[in-house]
This record gives sequence, structure tokens and C-alpha cells, in this order.
Amino acid sequence: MRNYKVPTLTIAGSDSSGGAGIQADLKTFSAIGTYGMSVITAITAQNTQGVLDVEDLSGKIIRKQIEAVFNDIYPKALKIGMVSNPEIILEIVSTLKKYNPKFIVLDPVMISKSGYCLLKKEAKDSLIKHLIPIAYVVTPNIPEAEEISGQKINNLEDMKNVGEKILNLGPKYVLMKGGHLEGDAIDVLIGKDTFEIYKENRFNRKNTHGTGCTLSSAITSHLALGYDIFESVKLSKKYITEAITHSFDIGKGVGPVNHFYEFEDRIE
Ligand SMILES: Nc1ncnc2c1ncn2[C@@H]1O[C@H](COP(=O)(O)OP(=O)(O)O)[C@@H](O)[C@H]1O
Ligand SMILES: Cc1ncc(COP(=O)(O)O)c(N)n1
Repeated sequence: MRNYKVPTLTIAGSDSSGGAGIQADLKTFSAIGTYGMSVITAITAQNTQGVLDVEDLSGKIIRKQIEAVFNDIYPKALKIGMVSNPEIILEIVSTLKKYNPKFIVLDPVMISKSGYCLLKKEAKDSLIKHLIPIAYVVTPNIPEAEEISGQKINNLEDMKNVGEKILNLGPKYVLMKGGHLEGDAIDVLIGKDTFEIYKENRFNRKNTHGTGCTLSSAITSHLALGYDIFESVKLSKKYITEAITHSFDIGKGVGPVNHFYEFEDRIE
């Protein structure tokens, strides 16, 4: 069901090395086959070895980017990634409320794989109080879910309990990503009357830069294309698993996942 004319939007930070953030999102939108647009919240000087510096954009230019997009091309679904300070969060929430988008996929980015704090400490409360409640689906990894709930997660039962706690904050669904636990790569979707498990083999790959960004963008694309939440998560889990399996060495550190492995035979 590819349709390159279906508009999708990412509101996130730029990763100069192209593996995570806005760049990963746009690659995912294109690979799945939607028309990707972007609102940049921050610029990171980043590579496969780490984040060197971050500069947040002002609330004003973030608001204007959102208005420019919505007043012209209304996205069928959007995702929110890195939003580092409370001003940015409040500006995004108040601007989006004017347009009332149906599908907001929120990836509550907190700490990069390389250990850099992408969400300022003082922004955590705004994220919980203002951003999570307007999301259609929130996609925390284990450390993020622990940070949001204040509870430790060691197994599937904990994922379910903490997921329900986050669900009480107001989103329609919570997709708890189990990449940081041991064993199979198990993600859990929790809704009011929903508990679905999505299980794939864990692959021993070092190049996992941008996995969370990619998964949330894949879900955004599938929702925009008209799939329901269950199909969207199922197809997106397959997408990220393939992208991790075909990830490759580029740069000196943790490389990116591969969005275009299908084309590799033709590129040779
Ligand atoms: N080594 C792996 N093999 C297969 N799937 C993985 C692996 N690591 C993470 N995943 C999957 O990638 C997605 C992103 O997961 P995770 O690493 O938990 O999030 P984040 O990138 O936000 O830290 C999830 O679907 C998770 O299950
Ligand atoms: C701009 C930006 N957004 C998000 C991430 C998280 O991605 P990862 O957890 O793979 O480091 C990142 N590193 N940079």
C-alpha cells in the first residue's frame, strides 16, 4: 500500500551523522513510502561516537514551522522525538492543539545510546503532564518508562504494569519497547482493553543508532497509510527488525540501521 503522496511529519532534533533524529525519520518515511515533512526542534552536533553539542531552537521558530506545515499540507500522522526543554514542549502542545491531529506518535527521547542527556531534567514534568496526554501512542524504551513511572522494570510482567501506569497519564496506547532487556526483542502494546506482544529474535548487532526513532517513524507511516494500531505496530516491528539485521559499519562507533537493504542488490 505504498502511496508517496500521503503526508507524514516529524517534530524532532537533527542528527548531523544521519543515523537518528530527523534524518532517520525522513529515511523511514521514504522507505515505507510516505511524503515526509519536518519541524526541527534542536540541532545536535553528533556522530556515531557520541553527541558533541546541542543547540535548541526557539519556541517561536518551532511554532512557525508547525503552522507553516499544517496551514498548507495537513499530515495524516506525525511523530514527536527530541524536545529538550519545557518551553519547546509547551509551544508544541499549544500549537498542535489548534490543529487537533488524530495520530500523534510520541517517542519520549531522553538519553542517547551514547549517554548524552537529550531531555533536560526540568523538562521531564512537562513531558509527563502536557505531551504524553495528547499522544495516540507513546513508545518508551525501558529506561524511559522507568524514568516516567518511577518504577523498575525487569521482566514482561513489569512492562505490563508500568505500561498501564503510563496509560493512565492519558495516551490511547503505550508501546513499551523491550530492546534494553535480555533475551528476545519483545515489545508490548498496552491499551484500555489491549495487551499485545510483538516478539522477534534478538540479533547481535552493534549498529543500533536510531532504532527508536526508526520504529516510531515506521508506526507513523503505517498509521498515515490507513493501517490500524495493531497492524501498524506489527509491520513496523518487522521493519525495524530487518533494518537492524542489515545494519552496517559506517563511522568509528555505533553505526545506523539500514532503511534501504531492499535496494542493495541493485546498487552493486
Ligand atoms: N538487538 C536487537 N535485535 C532485534 N531487535 C532489537 C534489538 N535491539 C532493539 N530491538 C528492537 O528495536 C526497537 C527499538 O528498541 P529499543 O532499543 O528498546 O529502543 P530505543 O532505540 O528507543 O532505545 C524495538 O522494537 C526493540 O525490540
Ligand atoms: C537528534 C536525536 N534524536 C534522538 C536520538 C536518540 O537515538 P539513539 O537512542 O539511537 O541515540 C539521537 N541520538 N539524536
